[in-house]
Amino acid sequence: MAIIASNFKTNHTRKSTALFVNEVNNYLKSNNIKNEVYVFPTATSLDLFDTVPTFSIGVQNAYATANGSFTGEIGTTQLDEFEIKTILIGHSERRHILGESQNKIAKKYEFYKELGYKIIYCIGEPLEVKNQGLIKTLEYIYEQFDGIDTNYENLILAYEPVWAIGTGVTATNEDIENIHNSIKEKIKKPLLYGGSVKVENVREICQIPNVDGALIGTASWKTEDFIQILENTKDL
Ligand SMILES: O=C[C@H](O)COP(=O)(O)O
Repeated sequence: MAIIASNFKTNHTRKSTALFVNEVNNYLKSNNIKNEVYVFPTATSLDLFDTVPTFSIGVQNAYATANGSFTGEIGTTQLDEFEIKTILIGHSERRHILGESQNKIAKKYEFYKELGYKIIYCIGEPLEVKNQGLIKTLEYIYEQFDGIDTNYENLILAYEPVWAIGTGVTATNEDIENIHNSIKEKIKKPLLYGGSVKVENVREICQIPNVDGALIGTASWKTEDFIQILENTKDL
């Protein structure tokens, strides 16, 4: 069974998110799809969504707090309102564009772990590291586990090479297999691949050994494409 996750990033409105959720829900229910499905809308589009949940809605980010004076952030008081119990942590855009340090990421991880959240924890190397070869790449990736309890029961990992994210350049099957094999040897947790996964290649990628599913940005934002992705992976 493939794990398929859609990260909306800074896309969709409240209204279009509700339509997306509704259509995906209808598709999953009427086709009896067993995939484990996650959708990460923007924080402004969170809702209880008046549908029987056949999949999980999570947040792309939240602060390690229940509430308080943290301008621009949300905490568990806001997440509880929408019964959110799933969070993405360590995404490369938060690391590299928004400047989240490993230390801050580890603190956030610990906070949400203590609360029992399902955590999709992202790791991945930039191009200059990839160009230094597999050993250096793995060293870089393992540093992203500093302060992270990889034995946590509600942990899903996502390997997302930074150079493949939003670029249209998917990692080769060989690259994916090498990295996934190495990570899996050390950490026995579900491991997704992310980085320019498309409708056309999602099935092939999910069939690579030690790939348990995909974390998808761009190719998942149109409802019909996301449904096609689910359709293409439903029997894996
Ligand atoms: O969270 C998703 C990843 O960053 C992949 O994004 P992408 O599918 O647009 O390359």
